[in-house]
Amino acid sequence: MTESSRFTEADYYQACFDSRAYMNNFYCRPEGHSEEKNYLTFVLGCLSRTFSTGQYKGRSLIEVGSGPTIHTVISACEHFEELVLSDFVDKNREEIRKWVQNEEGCFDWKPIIEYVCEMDGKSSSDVEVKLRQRVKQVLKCNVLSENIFYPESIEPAECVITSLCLEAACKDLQSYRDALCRVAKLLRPGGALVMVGVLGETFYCVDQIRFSCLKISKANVEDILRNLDFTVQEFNIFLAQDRENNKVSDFEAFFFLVALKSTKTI
Ligand SMILES: C[S@@+](CC[C@H](N)C(=O)[O-])C[C@H]1O[C@@H](n2cnc3c(N)ncnc32)[C@H](O)[C@@H]1O
Repeated sequence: MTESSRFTEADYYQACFDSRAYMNNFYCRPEGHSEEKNYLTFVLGCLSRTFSTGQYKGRSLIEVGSGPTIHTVISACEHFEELVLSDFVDKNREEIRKWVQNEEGCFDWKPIIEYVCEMDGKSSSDVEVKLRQRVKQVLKCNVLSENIFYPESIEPAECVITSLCLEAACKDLQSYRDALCRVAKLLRPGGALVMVGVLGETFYCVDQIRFSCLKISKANVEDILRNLDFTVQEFNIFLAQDRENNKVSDFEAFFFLVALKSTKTI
């Protein structure tokens, strides 16, 4: 069997991804997983700085591959009237729906929301209410399909976010390129792509279950975005610390980028 045929793809996620364990492991506190040493504070800080400029705003924001999480849209939510979240896995979308409807037993995002609101200088209770009101849809998506949201189709948005999804979903660079091209099509000309990803990672674990990751480099991502006619506004890197003691994943670095789609794109 080749390496790529063992890559854990969408059906494996549907069968084996434990949404609760994922949130408990990685999103219980603002520092994130203890073995990933402050990755989450890096990402939340980047999101806060990006959206607090007020530069990125509009009618709608789409997130592709949200998992069961909402942390990426906390700082963004006041700048967009409508948020559309999405994921391939039914249980992930169900967790988001439960949180949006404030159902008993939903995951507690308060520690993360409070941390972000402290940075943003906002009231966490107001932001929580706004966030719940503005998540209008939680759609099934598959970044490996030509139409990501089939059978739904949605209007292009002013902002698209994707976090840690493409390298988890795509077994090789060509499929990553194709998926990023589909994500780019969800943006209006001039819209902003906000991406969180990992560099040099081949796996990560949720409890004892191991998931594959496509090993990519900064140059790979920059090259694909250039070919898609994006202008990278910022590309921030968070290098792995204490990598040899990390049993949860083998990432070399996390990245956070903002890139603008060309206004000339049809
Ligand atoms: C590492 S999690 C990232 C979740 C979340 N965005 C975050 O930042 O924590 C990877 C996500 O990719 C989703 N995924 C895997 N294959 C996919 C596919 N083909 N299309 C859409 N999502 C997929 C999984 O269901 C999972 O929620």
